[in-house]
Amino acid sequence: MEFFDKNRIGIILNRFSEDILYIDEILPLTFFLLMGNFAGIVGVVILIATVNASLLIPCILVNVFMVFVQMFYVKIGNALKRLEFLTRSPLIGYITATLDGLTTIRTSRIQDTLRKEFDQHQDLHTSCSYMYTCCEHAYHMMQAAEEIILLTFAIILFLALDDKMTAGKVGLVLSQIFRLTMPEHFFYVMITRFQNQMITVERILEYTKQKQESKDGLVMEHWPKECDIRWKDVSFSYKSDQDHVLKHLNFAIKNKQKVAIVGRTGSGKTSLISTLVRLYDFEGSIFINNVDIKTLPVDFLRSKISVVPQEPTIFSGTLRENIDPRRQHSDDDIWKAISNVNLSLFKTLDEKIDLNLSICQKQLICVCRALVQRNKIVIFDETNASVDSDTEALLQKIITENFAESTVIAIMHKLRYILEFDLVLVVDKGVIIESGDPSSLLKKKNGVLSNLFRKQ
Ligand SMILES: Nc1ncnc2c1ncn2[C@@H]1O[C@H](COP(=O)(O)OP(=O)(O)OP(=O)(O)O)[C@@H](O)[C@H]1O
Repeated sequence: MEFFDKNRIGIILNRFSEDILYIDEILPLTFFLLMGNFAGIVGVVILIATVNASLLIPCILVNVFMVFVQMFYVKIGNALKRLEFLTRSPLIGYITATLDGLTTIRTSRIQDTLRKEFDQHQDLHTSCSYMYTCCEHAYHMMQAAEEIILLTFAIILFLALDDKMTAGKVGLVLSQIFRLTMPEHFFYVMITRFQNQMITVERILEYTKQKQESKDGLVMEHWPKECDIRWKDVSFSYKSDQDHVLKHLNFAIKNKQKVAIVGRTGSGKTSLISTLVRLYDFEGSIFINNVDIKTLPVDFLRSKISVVPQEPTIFSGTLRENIDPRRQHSDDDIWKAISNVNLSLFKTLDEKIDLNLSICQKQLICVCRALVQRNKIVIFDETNASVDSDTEALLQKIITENFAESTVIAIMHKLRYILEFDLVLVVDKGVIIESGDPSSLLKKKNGVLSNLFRKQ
C-alpha cells in the first residue's frame, strides 16, 4: 500500500502506457535510425579512404573532436532547453493572473509595478531562450568548421601531394565530405534521443525493484478455530515523519462478537482495520486465536478475513468471476449468496456484469463475495454509508443472521442499527475513547456515542 500512497495513479498509468509504448515501439525505431546513421558515416569514411587512405586520419580526428563537442552540446543544450521551459511557465502564469485581476490592478493603480515584474519574467525567459539559440548556432558552426577542415585537408592533399588523382575521384571525395556532416548530425541527435528514451527503461526497471511484502511465515491448518482478536499496544503512522494515527491501542474482541467501530472522519477507523490485514507495518502485536498475525504469511492471513470495502469494486467480467474470482465455490453456494442479498437482476452466473450498476447493487455483489468465502472474520468498512434504508436493513440482517458464526467488525457512521451490535468502540485521534455494549453507552449522559446518536 505504501507504493500506492507514494505513487499517484496517473504516474503508474503513465509507466504502464507511455513508457511501455516507448520501450515497445519508439526506442527500437530510434535504435534502428541510430545504427542506420552510424552505418552511413562508416560507409562515407570507407569510400573516402578507398580514394586516399591518408584521408582517414583527418576523418577520424575530426570525428573524435566532434564527439566531444556533441557531449558538451547535449548537456548544455538540454539544460538550457529545460531552463527555457521552466522560465516560460511563470511568464504565462503571470499573464493569465494579470488578465484575471485587471480590475483590481487598475483600481489599485499598480500597473507600473506589474509591468516591471512582467518584464523581469520576460527578461529571464528571453535570456534562457537566447542562450539556447546561441548554443545551437555554436554547434552548427562547429559542424561547418568540421566540413571546412576536411575539405581544406583534402584539397591540400590532392593539389600538393597527389598528382595522379583523377578529377572523378577528387569530385567523389569532395562530394562525400559534404555528405558526411548530415548522417553525423543525425547520429548525434539519435544518440541524445536514445539516451533520453532509455530513461523509460530505467523507470520501468525501478518498478521491478520495489520493496516487496514479506510472504514468510507459518501456514497453520484449520486456523483460526476461534476468532477472538486482541490488539496489544498497537501504534501506527503512515509516514515516518507523521504523528501516529493509532496510539498504543489495547483492546480485545471475543469470538463471534459483532463489533461496531464509530468515530469522526479521520479518527483512525480504517487505519485500525488495515493493521488487521497487515496492509502496512505497525508497532505492537495483534493476536487472532492467540497467534501473532506477524508470524503468518500475509496471503494466508488475508485469505482468512473477508473485507467489504467502503468503495465497492467490480471487475469487468461475469457475475461468477466477480463473486468467486478464484473459482473455489459451487454454483449452489453462489446462488445462495445472491438470493441472500436479494439480487434478482441476473439470470445466469455467466452473465457479463454491467459496470454501470448502482452503488447499492455493486455493494451487494461485494457482500456476496464475502458470503461465499464463509470466513470467520468479516469486516464491513462503512458499507452502509451510501445505501438506501431498505438495503441498510438488509445488510444488518445479513450481519446478524448470515454471519452469525463469524466475528464481524463494522465501521459505521450511520447509527440506526447500533443496538444490534454486541460491542461498540468509539475511536478519536487514534485512541479508543469509549467502549462497551451499545445500550449502556447510549444511556450515558454526556457519552460520546449517546451524543452522536442524539445528533443523528
Ligand atoms: N494513505 C495515507 N497516508 C497518509 N495519511 C493517511 C493515509 N490514510 C489516512 N491517513 C490519515 O490517517 C488518519 C486516519 O485516517 P483513517 O482513514 O483511518 O480515518 P477514518 O476514521 O477511517 O476516516 P473516514 O471515516 O473518513 O474513512 C487521518 O488523519 C488521515 O488523514
